[in-house]
This record gives sequence, structure tokens and C-alpha cells, in this order.
Amino acid sequence: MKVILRATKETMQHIAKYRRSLFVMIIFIWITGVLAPFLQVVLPSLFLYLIETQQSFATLMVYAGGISLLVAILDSAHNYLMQTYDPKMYVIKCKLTLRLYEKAMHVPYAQVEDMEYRQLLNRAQTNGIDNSSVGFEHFVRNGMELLIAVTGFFLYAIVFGSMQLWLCALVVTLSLLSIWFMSKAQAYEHVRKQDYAKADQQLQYYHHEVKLPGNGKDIRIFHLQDWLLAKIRYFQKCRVEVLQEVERKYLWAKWGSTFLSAARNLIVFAFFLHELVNGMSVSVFVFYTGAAAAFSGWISKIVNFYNETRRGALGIIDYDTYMDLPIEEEGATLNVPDEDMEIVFDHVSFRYPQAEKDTLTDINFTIHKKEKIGIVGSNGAGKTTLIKLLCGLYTPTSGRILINGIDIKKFAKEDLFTHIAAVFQDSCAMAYSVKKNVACKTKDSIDMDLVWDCLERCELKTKVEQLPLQEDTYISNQISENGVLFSGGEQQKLLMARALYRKANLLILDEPSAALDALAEAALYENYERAAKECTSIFISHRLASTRFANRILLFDQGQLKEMGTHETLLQQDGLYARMFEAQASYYQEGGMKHESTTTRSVDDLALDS
Ligand SMILES: Nc1ncnc2c1ncn2[C@@H]1O[C@H](COP(=O)(O)OP(=O)(O)OP(=O)(O)O)[C@@H](O)[C@H]1O
Repeated sequence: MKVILRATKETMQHIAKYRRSLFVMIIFIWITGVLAPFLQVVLPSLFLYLIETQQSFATLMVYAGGISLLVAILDSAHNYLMQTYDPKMYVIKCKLTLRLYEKAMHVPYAQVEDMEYRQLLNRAQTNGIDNSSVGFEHFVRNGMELLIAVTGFFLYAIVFGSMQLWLCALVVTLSLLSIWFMSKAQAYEHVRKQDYAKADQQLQYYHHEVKLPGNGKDIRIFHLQDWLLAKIRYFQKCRVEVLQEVERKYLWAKWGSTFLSAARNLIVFAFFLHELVNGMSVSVFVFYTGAAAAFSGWISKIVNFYNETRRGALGIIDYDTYMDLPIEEEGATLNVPDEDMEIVFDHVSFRYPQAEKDTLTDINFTIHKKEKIGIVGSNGAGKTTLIKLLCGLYTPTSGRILINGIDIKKFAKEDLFTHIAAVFQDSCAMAYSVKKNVACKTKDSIDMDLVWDCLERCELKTKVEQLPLQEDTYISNQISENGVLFSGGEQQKLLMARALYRKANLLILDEPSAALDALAEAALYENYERAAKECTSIFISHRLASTRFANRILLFDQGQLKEMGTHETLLQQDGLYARMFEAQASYYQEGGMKHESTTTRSVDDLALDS
């Protein structure tokens, strides 16, 4: 009951906020829902009474016509209201979805990468809003029916109780027992929802992988079909197992409930038949047995709608649980000074939540104003993690990151973000027009000259000019018929244009040349050099040749800063950097492939040697 009361409070707040007119509808549906069936019970006994009191046929017809018309009007009004309230409900669901997404896109980034938070978000969306047989919609629809059933129950209890109070009490007691059985099954279902959500999330992931156009080639060439189907089969099996266990609980509850209903009906009919045999008039017998059947009907409806309302309420609580999750207070209010950046990593260590060891350990270095820094290192060395810390997406576990002498913890995150232009490894263009992808602004505030300038600098101008709607062309053919699909390299150029458009104080490129052809890569370096003259910049790359133009290079390995210096000084040091560079360079030299001893070994192997 507490669950229903809590969900009622939340729902009333949502309706009051987004569609007040729904309250009026609910009241009408309530009144018509109670009156129509009551008239149907009264009708047969009224006719019997009129016959017993020897009324004329004409009088009988007037009563019959009047009451039938009234019932028809009430029924139609009730049905009409039940239909027209759907669009209003949909509007509220849309608003709730927007609120959910707004939160999901504002929570600290750490939560985005956290599995538990993602599950909660999934539950909030599926159970709270999307699934019409559990969440908000289900709660309102069944809650209204419950309200009608409870009112009907009290109305009939007055009628029925006036005849025999003990019988009324017995029927109520048996019905309450039924409710108890069903609520036990529902509580079990709610507990198991966590397992549902887990399996659903895994299934969604694999469904997505199967349908992703980019995966089509790999699936066929590497024969991933059986493996993917086996995964889907496995998680479907997990889902079915949970479902079966839940359904078993429901089955027992329903059997218990059916047995109690049969006992209740038997007792009621035995009592009234006894009264009829002992002189009760037929019209009174029909009225009371009708009222008793309807009374039982209301109780069954209460049991049924109570359970369904509770099921809906639990979905609403899933939604609220996510919405109530605290968002870390943005205590910091300082704005980042709009000037060239000097960045200091001061004994910075970082460990991901739930990880067993640090990803970065005691990192110390300074990046001077307008310096171009190249970052290199083996896979998993912690390069991207370092960038996430610098962008304020994560906070160091210990140590400090300073921008112009101020700890970045003191800067308001939103402001910090506006001073950074980053192209991440896994960034991709979104289903918007080319110009919006570059400017990330609304139509009216886009500087089109700058957009074209950035596209030109990234070698995309000619391509965009040839598109059906030029800069207004969508980067996706799923949203717009005239949309186009960009290749991986073209997307990277577009993201580079986006970074240039921002004219930020700090430019970060995390492996931006991976998908580019040789000429595009050379153009990117040229562009980067030009853009980097105006700001402090960091360029992460596995292609060591690309870091030659950096003022300094930082080499990371296993979460530690191992080497630091210019390309030349690092080569002279003859350490890990020199060997990595030599390994890559040998591929471009004549006969390079013959240098088996170095060229066929991975960078990680070389790292182990150091
Ligand atoms: N959200 C996360 N939670 C837990 N561990 C993570 C998370 N993200 C990354 N890691 C781990 O941190 C380590 C460093 O990852 P990171 O992405 O920073 O490496 P990288 O140097 O950029 O690698 P690459 O060159 O392959 O891109 C890896 O072992 C990775 O598994």
C-alpha cells in the first residue's frame, strides 16, 4: 500500500505539472464507472418489483427505456473518456522521458561508464515509461479502475451490509486473503526485476551489435554469426528462467485466489437461497444476489486492479529511484580564465571506481602555454584516462591538476568544458546536419563563414559542397532521406573541424589520424600545427612520426610517465621511445620487413624489454 501511496503522490505531481485536464477526466471516468454497473444491478429487481406490484406494461416500458438509455449514455461517456485520455497520457510520458534523458546527460561522467548506474537508467526507462504494462501508464489506467472498484465496493457494502453484516465481513476477509497471495507474488517479481534488467541489457547490446551496419562485414568474414547467436540464446535463456520462476509464484497465488473466490461464492449463495426458501420475495432475492455477485465482482476487481496498480507503482518507483539519485553538487563556481593555458599534473594518481589497481600512478609534468605535447605509449597505458582527468570527466584519486596555477576542481565543469576542444578515439558524428555537427549550436547562432573555413582546413569543403543539401545535409540516412553516410576518415575530419570551430584554449586530439589516408593524415598534421599555434595542445598518437612536430613528447607505460623530452632527446636516450620509433620507422625503410628481430615484435613486447 505504501508503494501505491508513494506512486500516487508522484503521479499527481506529474499530472499537475504536465496535464492538469487529466484530473477532470479521471473524475468523470470515476463517476461513470461506478454508476453504470450499479444501474445494471438495480434494473432486473426493479422490474420484478414492478411486476409484483402489478404495474401496467406501458409503465414497465417507460422504466425499461429510461434506464437502458441512461446506462447506454453512461457507458458511452465512460468509453469515450477512456479513449481520449490516451493522447494526454502520451504527452506526460514524453515529458517524463525528456526529464530522464536530461538527467542521464547531466550526471557526472563516471556514472555513464558505471554498469550499475546504466542498469538503473535502463530500469527507469523500461519499467517506468516505455513499457505500457508496468509503469506510469499502467499505474494511472489501473489506478482509475481501482478507484472505481473501491467506490463500488463501499456502495454495495452499504446495500449488502444492511442485510447481513457478518456475511459482508466474511466476503471481505476472504477477498483480502486473495490480495495478500497476489501481493507476495508481485513482491517476488519486483526483487527479480534486477535479474531481468541485467539480462535485458545484455540482450539489447547483442541485438544492437547484430543490427549495426558497421558490424555486417566482420560478422560475415569472421563467422561471428554462431557466436553472436549463442550469446543471444544464452541471455534469452537467463531471461526465460527468471520469467518462469516469477510465473510459478503467480500461478500458486492465482490458484489460492481462485479457491478463495469459490468458497466465498458458495457461502453467499447458500445464505440467500436459505432466505428465499424461508419467505424472501423474488425481487428482493434477485436484488441481493445481484448485489452480492456484483459486490464479489468489485472485490475481485479490487484484488486484480490493486495488483496491477501496484505493478505500475513499482515501475514508477524504478523511475523515481533513478531520478532521485543524487547528482554530485557542482560546488565549484570559478570560471576558467580566458587566456593561454599552462597545465600542471602534480603527483596525480587515479583508480577507476571498483578497479583493483591504479590506472595512473604519481604523474608529474607541466605543459607550458601554447606548447604542443605529443603523448605516446602502449595500449592501456592510461593515455585516454589522463585526458579524461584533464577534461574534468573524472577526478584524480590523489594529487592535483592545475590550470594556470588553479586546481581544476575549483572550476565550474560547464565552463571548463567550453575551454576545451577534444576529439576522442570513439567520438562519432551525430545524426544532424553537417553545419550543426561542426558548430554544435542552434541554427541561428552558427557562424557559417567559420564552418566553411573549418571544413576547408580539414579537407572536407569540396565533399560537403557536392552533397545534396550541402551544409544542411544530414550525416545519417536513418533520420533524413537526403542524409548521407560519411566514411570513418571523413567522420574524423568532421570531428576535427568541430574542434577547430570551438577556438578553445586547449586542443586535445586522441588518436585522430587512425582512419585517415596518407594525404589526409599529412593535411591533418598541417592543420593541427596551424591550430596549435593559437593554443595549448595535446596530441595522442600511436604513429610516432606524427609526434615529431610536438615541442615535447610524453611516453606512458603501464600507468606511469616513463620518458619525456623532444623527439631528438628521446632518440638520444635510446630508451623505449627510441626502440618504438625504430620499430615503426623500419617499416618505411627499404627492406625494413627483413629486420625480424625488431619489426615483428609488438610495442608491448618492446615495452616489456625496457
Ligand atoms: N571506465 C573504466 N572503468 C574501469 N577501467 C577502465 C575504464 N576505462 C578504461 N579502463 C582501464 O584503464 C586502462 C587504461 O585505459 P586507457 O583507455 O586510458 O588506455 P590508453 O592508453 O588510452 O589505451 P589505447 O592506446 O589502447 O587507447 C585500461 O586497462 C582500461 O581497461
